[in-house]
Amino acid sequence: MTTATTAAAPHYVPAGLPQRIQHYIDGQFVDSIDGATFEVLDPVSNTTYVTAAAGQKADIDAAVAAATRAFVDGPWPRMKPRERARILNRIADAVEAQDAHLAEFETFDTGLPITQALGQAQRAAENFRFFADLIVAQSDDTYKVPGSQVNYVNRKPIGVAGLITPWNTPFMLESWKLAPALASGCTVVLKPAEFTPLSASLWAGIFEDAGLPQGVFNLVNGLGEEAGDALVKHPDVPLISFTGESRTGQLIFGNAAPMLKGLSMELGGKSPAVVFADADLDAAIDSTLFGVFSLNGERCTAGSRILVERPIYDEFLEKYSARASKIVVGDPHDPATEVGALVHPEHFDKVMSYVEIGKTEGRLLAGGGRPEGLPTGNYVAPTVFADVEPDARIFQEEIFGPVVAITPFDTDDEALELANGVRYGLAAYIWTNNLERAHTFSQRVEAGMVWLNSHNVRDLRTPFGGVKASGLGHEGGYRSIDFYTDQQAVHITLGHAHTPRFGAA
Ligand SMILES: NC(=O)c1ccc[n+]([C@@H]2O[C@H](COP(=O)([O-])OP(=O)(O)OC[C@H]3O[C@@H](n4cnc5c(N)ncnc54)[C@H](O)[C@@H]3O)[C@@H](O)[C@H]2O)c1
Ligand SMILES: O=C/C=C/C=C(\O)C(=O)O
Repeated sequence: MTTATTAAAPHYVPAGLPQRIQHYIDGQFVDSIDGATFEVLDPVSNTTYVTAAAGQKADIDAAVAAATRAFVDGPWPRMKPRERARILNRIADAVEAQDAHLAEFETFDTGLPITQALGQAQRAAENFRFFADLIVAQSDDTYKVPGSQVNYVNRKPIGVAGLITPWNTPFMLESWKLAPALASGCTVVLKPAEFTPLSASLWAGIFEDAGLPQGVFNLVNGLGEEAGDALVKHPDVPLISFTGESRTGQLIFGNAAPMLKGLSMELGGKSPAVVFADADLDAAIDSTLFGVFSLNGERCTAGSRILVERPIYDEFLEKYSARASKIVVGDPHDPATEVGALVHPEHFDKVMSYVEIGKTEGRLLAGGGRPEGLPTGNYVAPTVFADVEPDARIFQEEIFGPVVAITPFDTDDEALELANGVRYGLAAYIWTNNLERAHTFSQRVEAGMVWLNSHNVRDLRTPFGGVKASGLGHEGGYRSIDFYTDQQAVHITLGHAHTPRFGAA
């Protein structure tokens, strides 16, 4: 195998790792009430580096009780937006000030390359700053019927928000829920992913220092089927924001249904990148490589299927696979690394099983296994399969690793049929210099988000979310605030009400 790798370095362990990871409930770090724990591995040595408290129903009950008290009695929901914004900006400052430390912890826990983890930490700060600005600028609807009525919207935080997050870029995705929930005046219980609890353990200190009142933020670690399940089923948690697999989303949807909870679901993807023959080929290659191999391919919006128009298919394959073979795989802490270690041996096994399936379904052009020369760790060489048929499992199923399926097409209609021919609908990337084609295709493609001649960059005011099995509802900008608040309509009649006078005859 010809994959480029970094020199095998001694296993790097960051300074200041906690002795154990606890919950944070009502302003205190605590263990599980029954003492339950689980072991956390680092993805390079695959050995246990810390023991974490495994939250059970009783721990969730305690966290929800604290969050409820902070909501009912506390100042947080009643503060002026500008006062809340001041605290959110202090949180952003603190995240920025320790971005290198955060990235180091995140890289150690997730296996993400350090340069990319640093970008994600900075984006977490940005999320807090963005929602601080948004609530200060927020204006709500007012309707005037001249001489008769004024109606206005009274926006109210809903209550205790349950936030359940995945392991792929944990700190950033936690911030993507924490920032708008807190900005809205909700109090929260966060249940981070069990593979990666390390960076979440830093939130409590950041929030305390920024002056967030006690009980507003609560953290319960633990397994999805235990802590996550108890949070979803808790009667005093009226809304759940979930990011994770579509299958888990379905389960949570069912469990939350009897209580008619508010749900926001950011789920899986199998997003197409469609490259037309008239595209800027070099730019398309840069973007489609980044699209599936950044964040180790563990990215919800990964462009994991590339559809290429026939006249440029061979040239695309040649250039793409040559570049993919040169991607540097190795020690996540090495700044030269482009693809690090996958999060966990279970996930590594899953991705490797798809690599083996791919060998029977497509033509292997790059990668195809674990690169040589790296002692331990969940490394997978960037893997490229060509000539993949639309009924192949590697075309249809989310792999969530550095594996891409490439398929040729002849017409716009065929490209559209291929793009839409999966159960997911998160993102689509379109490469063409034909304006009409770009917009027509965007209208018809089944995706919550479309990028035209661009990789995955966006303004935080835009809606973020998927269609079909990729999600329910949208977060991002004021849509996040809408999710965490009720919009109560207040109707005022000016002058005499002139109510029909029942019983007056
Ligand atoms: N659309 C998006 O914005 C987005 C972003 C990132 C990741 N993802 C998706 O997340 C997935 C990878 O993350 P993952 O493997 O951590 O997902 P997952 O569904 O296994 O777990 C996500 C979270 O849900 C919890 N959980 C599991 N079972 C639960 C249950 N029964 N009740 C309540 N909580 C439960 C887990 O403990 C974890 O905290 C991929 O499918 C990826 O596409 C989507
Ligand atoms: O797994 C990836 C989730 C990514 C989220 C964003 O890229 C975003 O909020 O811009």
